[in-house]
Amino acid sequence: MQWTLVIPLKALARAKSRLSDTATDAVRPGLALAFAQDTVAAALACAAVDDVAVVTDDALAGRELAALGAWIVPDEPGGGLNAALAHGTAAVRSRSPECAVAALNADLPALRPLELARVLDAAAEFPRAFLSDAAAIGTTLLAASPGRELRPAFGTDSRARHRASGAAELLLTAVDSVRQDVDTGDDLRAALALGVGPRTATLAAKLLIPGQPGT
Ligand SMILES: Nc1nc2c(ncn2[C@@H]2O[C@H](COP(=O)(O)OP(=O)(O)OP(=O)(O)O)[C@@H](O)[C@H]2O)c(=O)[nH]1
Ligand SMILES: C=C(OP(=O)(O)O)C(=O)O
Repeated sequence: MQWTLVIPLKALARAKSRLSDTATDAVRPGLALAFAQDTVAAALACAAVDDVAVVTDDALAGRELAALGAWIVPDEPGGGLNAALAHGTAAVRSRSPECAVAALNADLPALRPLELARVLDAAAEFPRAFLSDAAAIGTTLLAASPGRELRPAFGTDSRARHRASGAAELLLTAVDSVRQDVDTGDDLRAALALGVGPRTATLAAKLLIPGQPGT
């Protein structure tokens, strides 16, 4: 099965607020963009992915991610993450009604295309399925097969909500790169240890973040 991914991205100036102890206000927007660029580039390189739609109102991020090959959907509802995902899913299905869709966070800078393909292949066995984040509290990916509604319930404790909604939890090993979202300084160090994409690596090296090879 081939998938269309819907990736939500907050305005960069407001993004990654929980990284404020690790990265200053001046640096955080660029870091959030680097995470999104590495996430989108890895998603587009995944053999199971046909298309990537990014739901964002951020003009700079929109330009940079379109240059990588993503389709930019304006965040017209402006009603937060789940409204953005519902809107993005409706937009991709108005273009391609029978497509399989999966929501993926934009803060997965260590994402590896082969691991993403394993997760999507496993998700194809279920009407709806999800992958919990590295902390085992949230969600990094929620998938809906053709003809199924996504019904996103991201946010604090979303693992429990997605489970309660009837989505199958994907219990796979060796897919750490798909689970390692970056909300805190510790998350960033964990992602750097897994190995991040080139934009995040360059920025992290400049910031001399401990844990980066060579620092
Ligand atoms: N389009 C859109 N994306 C959002 C919105 N809120 C969050 N996101 C995205 O959803 C994913 C998870 O977001 P959060 O963890 O809530 O926010 P964050 O900016 O990553 O981090 P914090 O500010 O620390 O909460 C990230 O890819 C965000 O960019 C929104 O209102 N609109
Ligand atoms: C929005 C979510 O992610 P985060 O951990 O980034 O808040 C979530 O897990 O549903």
